[in-house]
Formats: sequence, structure tokens, C-alpha cells
Amino acid sequence: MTDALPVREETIFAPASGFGRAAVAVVRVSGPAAGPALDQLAGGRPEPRRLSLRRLRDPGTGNILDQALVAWLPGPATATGEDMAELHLHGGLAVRAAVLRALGRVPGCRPAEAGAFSRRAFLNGRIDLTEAEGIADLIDAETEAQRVQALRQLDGALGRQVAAWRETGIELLAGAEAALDFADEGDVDEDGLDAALAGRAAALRDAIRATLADGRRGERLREGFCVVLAGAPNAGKSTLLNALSGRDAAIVSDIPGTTRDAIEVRCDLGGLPVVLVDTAGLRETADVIEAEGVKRTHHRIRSADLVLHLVPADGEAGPEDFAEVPVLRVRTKSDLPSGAPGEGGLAVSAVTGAGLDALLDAIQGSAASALGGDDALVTRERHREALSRAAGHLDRVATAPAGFPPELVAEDLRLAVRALGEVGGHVGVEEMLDRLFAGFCIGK
Ligand SMILES: Nc1nc2c(ncn2[C@@H]2O[C@H](COP(=O)(O)OP(=O)(O)OP(=O)(O)O)[C@@H](O)[C@H]2O)c(=O)[nH]1
Ligand SMILES: [K+]
Ligand SMILES: [Mg+2]
Repeated sequence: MTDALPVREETIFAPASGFGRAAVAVVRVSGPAAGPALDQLAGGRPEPRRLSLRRLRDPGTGNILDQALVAWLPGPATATGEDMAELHLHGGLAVRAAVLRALGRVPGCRPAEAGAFSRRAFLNGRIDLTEAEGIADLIDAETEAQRVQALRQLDGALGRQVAAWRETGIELLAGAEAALDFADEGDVDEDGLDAALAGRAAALRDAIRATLADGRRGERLREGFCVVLAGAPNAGKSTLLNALSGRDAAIVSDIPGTTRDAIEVRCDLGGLPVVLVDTAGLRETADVIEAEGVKRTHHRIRSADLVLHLVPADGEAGPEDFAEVPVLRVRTKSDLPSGAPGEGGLAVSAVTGAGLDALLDAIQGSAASALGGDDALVTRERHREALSRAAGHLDRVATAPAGFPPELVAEDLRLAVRALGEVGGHVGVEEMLDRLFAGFCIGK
């Protein structure tokens, strides 16, 4: 990132490790007063980038607070780009509270709000927006596949690709601007330039569209593969949710219409994140609360990645209309004598456990084919929206009819570059102007 922003004036501090007692608690400090904070609490700044054992004292009273490992990390080559200090304390609640209190007394120091360290890292150009999102996703990752995807994004896979596209877009824009400048002077072959420009814009558009045609694998992996359990009341949905997740998450009873609110349980199936959703049984009902539950069920079904349509061995199939969502029919209560002959699908019994492993395998298989395949670069709707917009502007350039006003071509390229810049948080035009003047320097 090239847009240099001023270093923040304030110094922030916060525990970097979790809450609750632990062997060690790490407190991080970032900003111009990080050094003075070490001077006042630790009696000086140790050798940079080395952990040193120090007695921490309250700067007001001189009382010893803890024995801690202390690091002095002068900027700008730090996580935030600012001067930083790290205090590795004994992880007791009172120790940490006392040290945080003492830091609060250092002039210019204040507690950090959520995300403040990453925000500074972004503002100081240490990471781009996609890397900041990668950090957040890595911290939130619950399954192996999510961890791998988050780390790939933190490592810059998406950021680098989009930056390369943006570079190409800036080159095209510079070319278009130059053509505009010299159009009146008659020393540029306008038709030839237009054809080349259109061809390169089309290639860039196609590259972006190919990346977008990923079946939303990246977003689904972040959010979890959503499996909705649906069927008539008393089909055994809540019982099956509990059996599949190994948790007593949903209320079960022999009263039809027990479940009203959708109940979600997140699971790890072979390293893949799967969200199981229990829903209200589908039926016409005069009960307003149950009717609201049924409405919510329909909503859940529409946004599902897979619907398990539960049909009890001893009962009716219930409604069959599940729109465009993939449906797996599951015959429940297979321990009961069957009223109707089985018509394919899987048969399970929550009472005997029969068929549960096969059902889990089937769910895992669907999740694997939806989430697996080539590594997805796009992991959020934000990326998808900006990239689609960029591709749309490039498409207008690629398909512009002969004689299309060059100002409008340049404007579309500018908007495409801007949309690409939004992905990584680079939206400045300075860089573009630098390049324009550097690449087309003709003594004007
Ligand atoms: N024999 C047998 N009974 C089951 C099985 N699964 C569920 N049941 C019983 O079927 C009844 C309904 O189970 P629920 O899990 O509450 O059914 P549901 O589909 O969630 O019902 P609603 O929330 O009312 O739509 C309960 O009495 C369960 O004990 C099974 O595999 N075998
Ligand atoms: K029930
Ligand atoms: Mg239920």
C-alpha cells in the first residue's frame, strides 16, 4: 500500500491473550508511548526484539506488580508499524488488572478498542484489508479447512492476485488517458490502440470472472456448509439433530409442533465446517407462533446448501417442495415397522443408531464436493461484489462499439481500478497519476 498515513498519536494497550486465568498473559502496547511505558514500568527498554526478564513496578507507587518477560519492538518493522512493547505476565487476573491499570497511568496510553491493532497495521500499510480479514478468520477458524483458507488469505493469496489485476487495470487506464491527451495531436493511432485496449480489458475481465466462478466455495467455507433438517411435525428432526451432533441441543417430544425457532449446531465433519439446522415441522397450522416457525423453516430451506427431508417409517412424507436446493431423503425411525415400503434414500434410527454413520458420511461427502476443489480466493461477499463490479466496467471497455467516446472508456477503467482497489483497501488515485506521468513522460 502506498498511501502513507500519519502514525497515530495515541498509544493503545490491550491483553493479546484470552481472558480468564492462564500460565501467561500477554499485554501489547502500540504507539509512540510504548517506549516510555517500558521506561516507567520496567525501568528501561531492553535490547530490541529480545525477551528480557524484568521487575514491573507501578510508576505511581513504585510497588512491584510482577516479574515479566518484556520485549521492546521499535517501529516501523512491527505488526502495527508503530513502536510496540510486549509484556509476558504471570496470567493471574489480579496481575493483569494491576499492570493494565499501571499502563493506563502512562501519559498518552489508553486501552485499545476491538480490532485496534489490526486497524493500525492496515492504516500504516503493514497489511492490506484482505490480510486483516485473514487474521480475523484465522482467529475464528473452528475447523482445519477454515484454518488453511484463512492462513492462505493472511499470506496474501487474494491480495496479491487482486493487486496484480489492479496493476494491469492501471496500465490500461494510463494508456487510455494518454490516448485522450494526444488524440487532438494526431500522433496516436486511435483505432489500433482501441483494439489492443479492448483485447486486454477482455482478458482481465475473463480472469476475474473465472475466479468468481467458484461456486462460492470460499464464502461457504467461512460460514459453514448449511444442512437443514426439514419434514412434517414429529418426523424426528430434533431427535436426529441431537443424535448427529452428539448434543442435547433441541427439545424432543411426542407432541407435533414442538420446535418453533430454528436451532443451529456447528460441527466439524472431517475438518469441514457443517452447520446443522433443526426446524419447525412443515404443516398448515392455526397457531400463530407455530406458523411463524413454519415461515422461518421455508426461509432456512431456501438458503440451505443441503436439505435432509425426513420421512418417518411409520408416517406420511409431508410436503415435497424444496425449490432448487439439493435434497437428500432420509427415512427416520427405521426401528419401527414400516407403513410404506422404503423408496431409496437413507434409513436411520435415533433409537438404535442404525444408519447414522452412513448419513454423516453422506453429509460430509456433499460438504466436500461443495467446499473442496481448487482453493477459492474469494471468501467474502465484499470481495465478490467489488470484483463483479470491476468485471462489469471492464466488460464495457471490452465490448465498446467503434467510436465510443474515449472519455467514457477511461472512466470505466478508472472505476474498474477503484473497485479492484477496494478489495485490498487501496483506493487512492495518487499511485495511478504517478504511473501515468512516469510512463508517458514526453516533456510536456
Ligand atoms: N422409535 C423411534 N422414535 C423416534 C425416533 N426419532 C424420534 N422419535 C420419536 O418421535 C417423536 C418426535 O420426535 P421429535 O424429534 O420431537 O420430532 P420433530 O420432527 O422434531 O417434531 P417437531 O419439532 O414437532 O416438528 C418423539 O417422541 C421421539 O422420541 C426413532 O428413531 N425411533
Ligand atoms: K415433536
Ligand atoms: Mg423438533
